[in-house]
Amino acid sequence: MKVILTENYNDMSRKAADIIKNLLIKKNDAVLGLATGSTPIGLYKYLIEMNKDHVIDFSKVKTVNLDEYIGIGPDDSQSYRYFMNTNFFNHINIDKNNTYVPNGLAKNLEEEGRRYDKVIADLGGIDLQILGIGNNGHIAFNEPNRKLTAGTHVTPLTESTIKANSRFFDCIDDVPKTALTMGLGQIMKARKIILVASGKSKADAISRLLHGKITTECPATMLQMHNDVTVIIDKEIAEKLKL
Ligand SMILES: O=P(O)(O)OC[C@H]1O[C@](O)(CO)[C@@H](O)[C@@H]1O
Repeated sequence: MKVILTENYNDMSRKAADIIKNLLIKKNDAVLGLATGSTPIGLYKYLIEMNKDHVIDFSKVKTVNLDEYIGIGPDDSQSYRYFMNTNFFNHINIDKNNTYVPNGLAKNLEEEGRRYDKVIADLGGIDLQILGIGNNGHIAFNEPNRKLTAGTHVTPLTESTIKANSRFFDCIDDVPKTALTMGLGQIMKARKIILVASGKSKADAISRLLHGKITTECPATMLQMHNDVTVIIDKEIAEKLKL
């Protein structure tokens, strides 16, 4: 696993954006796997700037998102589709028909998971997957568990994730309790993975990701088995881990 130490959140975001830029310059029709959460917002800002400056072009790019809450629709400001539109897609020259997010309102959610996996396969797989990480080591919404699921599936959220995500809602009771998420099998098939993390609260999860035993109880540790993962962290994490 390659680790890039950065000065701060902006530097982390810039370095991640540069890796994506270099891929898009080589392959302008790449399939990007995208993540929500607060961490990737900075890197999306850099990509928006690069697009405005005509350094990168999204007209042929396709994107697939990792996850979506169940029970809230695309126009709900708490949905991940809404997040992606407002933080990224509305500001770049991408065709929204080429952007995919699981449908959290699907009548048959298991079928939606299978449909989503087929969408990814039909696109030819993911060239580059961006990941954040949860404080408990979750990746997308693959929560610590005795078992993990490979494909896109329905998952209950842990108390710790509900609590962490409640900062985006009026109150904790409004946070959805379930989500549709790509599974670790699907994520591991991405040809390249960039994981971004900033702030002391992520240090333990990053320590386990880099040095811990591989266990479903810390889904991020699965990434140790992937041959092209770049972990980009800020100084706060590096100092806490004495890197
Ligand atoms: O970047 P944040 O907001 O700390 O979120 C971390 C993780 O939590 C999630 O948002 C899900 O809870 C993931 O998608 C993300 O990787």
